[in-house]
Amino acid sequence: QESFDGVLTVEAVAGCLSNMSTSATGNELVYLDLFLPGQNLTDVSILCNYVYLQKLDLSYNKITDLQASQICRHLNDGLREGRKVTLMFSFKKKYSLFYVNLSNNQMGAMKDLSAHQALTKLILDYNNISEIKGLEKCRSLTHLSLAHNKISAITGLADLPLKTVCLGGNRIERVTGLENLQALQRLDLSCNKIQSLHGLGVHDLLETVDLENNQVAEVGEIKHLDHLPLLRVLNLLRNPVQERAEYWLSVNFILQSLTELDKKQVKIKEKVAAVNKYSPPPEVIAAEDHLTHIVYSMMQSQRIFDSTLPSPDVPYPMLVLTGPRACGKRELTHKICQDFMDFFGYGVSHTTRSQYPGEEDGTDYYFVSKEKFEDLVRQGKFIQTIKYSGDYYGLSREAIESVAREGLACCVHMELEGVRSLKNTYFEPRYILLIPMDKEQYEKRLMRRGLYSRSEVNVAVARVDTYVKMNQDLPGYFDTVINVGKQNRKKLGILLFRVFFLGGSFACANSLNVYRASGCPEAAPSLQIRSFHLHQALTDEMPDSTTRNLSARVQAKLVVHKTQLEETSMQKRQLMAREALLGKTPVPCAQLFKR
Ligand SMILES: Nc1ncnc2c1ncn2[C@@H]1O[C@H](COP(=O)(O)OP(=O)(O)OP(=O)(O)O)[C@@H](O)[C@H]1O
Repeated sequence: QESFDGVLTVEAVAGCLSNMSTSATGNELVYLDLFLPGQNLTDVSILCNYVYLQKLDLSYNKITDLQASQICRHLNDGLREGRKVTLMFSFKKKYSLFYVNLSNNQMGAMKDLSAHQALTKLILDYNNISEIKGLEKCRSLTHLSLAHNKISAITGLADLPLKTVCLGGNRIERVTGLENLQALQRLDLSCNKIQSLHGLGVHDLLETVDLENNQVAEVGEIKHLDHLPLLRVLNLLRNPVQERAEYWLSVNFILQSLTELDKKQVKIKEKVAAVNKYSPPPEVIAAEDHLTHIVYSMMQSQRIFDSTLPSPDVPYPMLVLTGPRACGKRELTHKICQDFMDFFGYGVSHTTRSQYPGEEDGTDYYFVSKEKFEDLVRQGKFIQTIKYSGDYYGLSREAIESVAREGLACCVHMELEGVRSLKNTYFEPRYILLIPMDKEQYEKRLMRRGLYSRSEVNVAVARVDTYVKMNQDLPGYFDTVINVGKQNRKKLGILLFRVFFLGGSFACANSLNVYRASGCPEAAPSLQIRSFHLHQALTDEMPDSTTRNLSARVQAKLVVHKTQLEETSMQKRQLMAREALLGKTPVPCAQLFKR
């Protein structure tokens, strides 16, 4: 190749043409390619005559004016990576150039490209351009690359149909000027000075964002991207935010559909870990809670539980009243234990919340400090714990065992999270859901108590729906569902007693007689209760709920494994019970059970 003195000549072109083939019309044999990179070219206007050229490499020249490049009509986009190509073609007065690569030249300013309405791909990397302009009428432009120029603000893109924008290696500080690019899919803003991702959240089709080597420092900035439904690839390498603790997990939590972060594939395990860390599903919280208490309790010296066997075949009887706070379950629990004291004992939970006026330590709760509570957890004292409204609540093993020792069924009240955790244990209580379906009344009741802040009231009211949904989604999860309207309260205790002892597999043989003897009237038919065991089809405005406990029991059997200690405890007590039936004297360890 010879030196062209900046002006491209017919002879020079003739010497560099290659790839002979038929023309687009199929009538002639023509050259399709011309490669002239790095020739110090400044004037390439002669190329207007080469109407059949499809590939033209004019990168690494000294072209200063974008308009000097002409139009290539039948261009094949056959450019391989790393190969710099500039393509031109003249089609009378109306240009139909659709691919231009003028990278690595010396252009300082962009000119008006209105005439290039067919232009789809424009590559102007490594020039001296400081302002994006002249593209307004390029209504076909889908790919624009202006990497490594001197651009400090994104302008002049209006509402072009751009799918790919590369502005890496410029001086951009803020992500503005992209708002109207509705078709944007890939955005490269690497090697700029960007601190905030504000302005990126409006591109519904955005799939890839490269922000390597910028100044993003806060994890919170990632939230600007969390509404992008298609975002899959994000590069934040060499940003200060990478130094933040748990950066990887938190970004993966905020952007859960990412498949690649910082040029590394995101693993399924990492996604699960991120969700479990920042927003664990209730089942995970319950499983962790259960695991914690099992592990801590195993670290303590072991003893046989009174609750493991009142009789050889059936589980220890427990009644759990659940529902949103202040729905009346606590009063009802107390009432049941008072009215039927020969059958039920109150399982007193521990709490870290402060004592309300009128509450008694050891009767309503064991009121303890947070430190004491944590200490008890470490001592393996609890069956289950929850954090609710900033305070901890926990039902201790001893709370149940002390009732079991008296030969009574344990009656407790708790929030849904407590139920979830308890379901992981070997206990098989009856779960009664008390639900205030009249939210207005319920809200008034909460307000009347004067104990709760506005936000606590809102949380409590919102939880009514959580309970209703749970009951609908998992039929049988609660054994009985009761709408705690005002009119029901007085009789609920009686009714629950009936449900519990009539329907329970652990029912006393004479419980019905005991109940009748106590003079309790029949439950009013208006009481809104559903119980599989009672087979009562009473009217109820509750959403349909099945109270069949069967599937829940079968499921519970499948998932809950008794610990070795629980198994041993049960076996020993079974043995003792059988021996007692045969009239044998109890073995010494029977002294452990205070009857
Ligand atoms: N061990 C426990 N596990 C789970 N939840 C519990 C436990 N003990 C108590 N709770 C529940 O925590 C919630 C808050 O209890 P707290 O006594 O502070 O509230 P309250 O406003 O007096 O409501 P309530 O009248 O329902 O008891 C209640 O719904 C209560 O049933």
